[in-house]
Amino acid sequence: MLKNKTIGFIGAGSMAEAMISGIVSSDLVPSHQIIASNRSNVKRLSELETCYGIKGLTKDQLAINELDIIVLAMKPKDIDVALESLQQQLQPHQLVLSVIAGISTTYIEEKLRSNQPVIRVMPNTSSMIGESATALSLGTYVTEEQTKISQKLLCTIGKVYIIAEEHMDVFTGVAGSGPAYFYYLMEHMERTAKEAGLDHAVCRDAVAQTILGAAKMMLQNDEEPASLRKRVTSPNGTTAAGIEALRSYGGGKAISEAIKGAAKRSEEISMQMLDENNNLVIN
Ligand SMILES: NC(=O)C1=CN([C@@H]2O[C@H](COP(=O)(O)OP(=O)(O)OC[C@H]3O[C@@H](n4cnc5c(N)ncnc54)[C@H](OP(=O)(O)O)[C@@H]3O)[C@@H](O)[C@H]2O)C=CC1
Ligand SMILES: O=C(O)[C@@H]1CCC=N1
Repeated sequence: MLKNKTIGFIGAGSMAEAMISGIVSSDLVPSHQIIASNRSNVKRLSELETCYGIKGLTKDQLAINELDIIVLAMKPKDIDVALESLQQQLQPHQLVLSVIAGISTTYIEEKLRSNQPVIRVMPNTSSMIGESATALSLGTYVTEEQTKISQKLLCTIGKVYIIAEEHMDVFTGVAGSGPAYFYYLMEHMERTAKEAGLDHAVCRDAVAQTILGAAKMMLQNDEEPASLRKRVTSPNGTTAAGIEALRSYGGGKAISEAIKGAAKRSEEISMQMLDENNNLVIN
């Protein structure tokens, strides 16, 4: 299904690299059929070529007509320039996947103006090791076959969920941005243990292993997180003291506000994108 497909990333930054790493490791798409492109950073392209065995091309060298799947992986502010150039080159059968936060399928469809199949994708950087939680929202012109191809491709970077596009902002807040919250938590866990004298290598490993174990407990059981938490919490024990501190410092509220803040930003990106003349206004 994917063996003969050529996949072109327009944008060769962190997210493109994380996806390329996951896809290449899966062996589902031969690496020479993956192309990463950017505007001008040839050093970056040659790093990606060396590391993943893919092809790196600047946007002016990229032949859009040779691609089956086009992945839009630039910042929201750069999308209009990219779409303007794509609009003149795309063929109706070419599938466009956009990983750009806050940009709707409708926005992209309207800019392309040719019933182009477009899928909005929200992966996260754990794609690098095949552990992303990735959501897809299907645009108006996507066929069943194209949905299957996209699912298959994105399964190489982790788990895939098809969701209604109205839920994409909150999904972005939970899972697209989510790894950063856990890194922030881990930074604090590691620092606190180190300050108390625990060996750095032990801290680093134990913090990551503790989060991994908790995540696996949730994935491998139907048990609710609140119930799993209660099983750790002995009456008047150490965990009760820890949770009480988290509560008194507003830990739960902080987490929920982080998700809401990220989701709101995703919404703002979509709303600020256009002025009354349909021009880009975000910077
Ligand atoms: N980072 C993350 O965790 C996640 C990011 N995303 C989304 O992925 C997108 C990319 O993010 P990220 O990888 O972090 O960003 P980066 O800034 O790391 O990369 C952006 C890339 O886009 C390229 N670019 C910009 N305009 C064009 C153009 N017209 N044609 C070709 N290439 C172009 C840049 O090239 P050059 O260097 O030459 O300017 C650069 O390679 C964003 O929209 C973000 O919302 C989604 C999920 C998670
Ligand atoms: O911070 C961002 O805007 C991107 C989208 C989701 C994760 N990173």
